Amino acid sequence: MSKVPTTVITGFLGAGKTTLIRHLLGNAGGRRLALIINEFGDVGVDGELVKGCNDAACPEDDIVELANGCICCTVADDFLPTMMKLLDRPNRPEHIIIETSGLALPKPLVKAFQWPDIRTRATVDGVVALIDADAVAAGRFATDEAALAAARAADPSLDHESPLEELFEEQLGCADMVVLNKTDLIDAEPLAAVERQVEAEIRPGVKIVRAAHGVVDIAALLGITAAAEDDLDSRPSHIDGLDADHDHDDFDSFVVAGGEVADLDAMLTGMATLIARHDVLRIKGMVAVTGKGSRLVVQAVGPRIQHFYDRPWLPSESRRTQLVVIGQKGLDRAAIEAGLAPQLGSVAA
Ligand SMILES: Nc1nc2c(ncn2[C@@H]2O[C@H](COP(=O)(O)OP(=O)(O)OP(=O)(O)O)[C@@H](O)[C@H]2O)c(=O)[nH]1
Repeated sequence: MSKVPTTVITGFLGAGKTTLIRHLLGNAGGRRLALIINEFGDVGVDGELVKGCNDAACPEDDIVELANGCICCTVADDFLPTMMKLLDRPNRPEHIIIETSGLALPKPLVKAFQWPDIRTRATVDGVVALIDADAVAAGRFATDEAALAAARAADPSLDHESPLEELFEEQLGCADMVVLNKTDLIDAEPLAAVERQVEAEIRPGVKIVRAAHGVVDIAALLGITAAAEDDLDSRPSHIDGLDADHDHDDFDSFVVAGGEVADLDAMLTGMATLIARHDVLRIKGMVAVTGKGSRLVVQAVGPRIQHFYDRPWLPSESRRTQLVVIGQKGLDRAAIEAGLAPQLGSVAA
């Protein structure tokens, strides 16, 4: 039996992974795909956004959500049983796509493909790293040397660079292809500088593709044939030699929940203030807006907030608001909850 090719899509919070996958589903060209979607936060938002996108290419049964933690930490408990189930199906998918959480390290996941039960039946066709060109240009992933020096003065045992820079290097170092996304948001010169920054982190020969809204040629994306699991030694990682032991203590996540929002503008304005004040990295979720029959999707990546109505609320669903908030360790949860609370009504009994 041939091995099922699997593509691992990695990239920091909000880089555009789900957007790219939606494009992929819309242009699957008759391929039958399965998706494994991993999220750091407790509430799965991405799965909701891709369900119903193209049921011929990927019916809902073939979309598996692994929320509440990074897939790299739960390989044995979550990922392997999920893969086995997909591979055991009488009608195996033709290609499996894995969207890792924005904080996940791709290498431990690729390593899982060396497990005997998986190795004979699936292969990593490629690791695709998405880069938010706008965020890189804004210096999101550069270490603030002054802040690092101050932190080291306070704690001499501190030996690593900023957690964001470390993830940037980790995800790029494992990539077989890089998608430089959000090119619509920056000019040619800073974009070229971002590309040079990316080139410094990737292995020789890895291709960089520029994109807006995840629009990438599907044939190139799903036909890399890298067999990455056979080539792990060439992929540098900060956790090499540490027996794959790592955690995500540098980041915090929580869910703010409530009922209907009567004044959407006030909520969005309040959210923008909170994001700036508390350096929130990511907010995403669904909002029930008073008087609207459809649910509102809210997506904030750093200071940029987008929102759109995606589909009507189903009769079986309760009209409520749930927002996942992610930031670096020490995020002031109480202040953020208190800041959003006045805009969120209580959940109907
Ligand atoms: N302007 C612009 N916005 C984009 C582009 N790609 C994605 N976005 C927006 O960026 C936000 C985050 O996109 P997602 O696809 O959810 O990002 P993600 O990497 O899946 O996010 P996480 O799963 O939370 O890590 C959404 O509001 C998208 O519409 C792009 O190329 N240009």
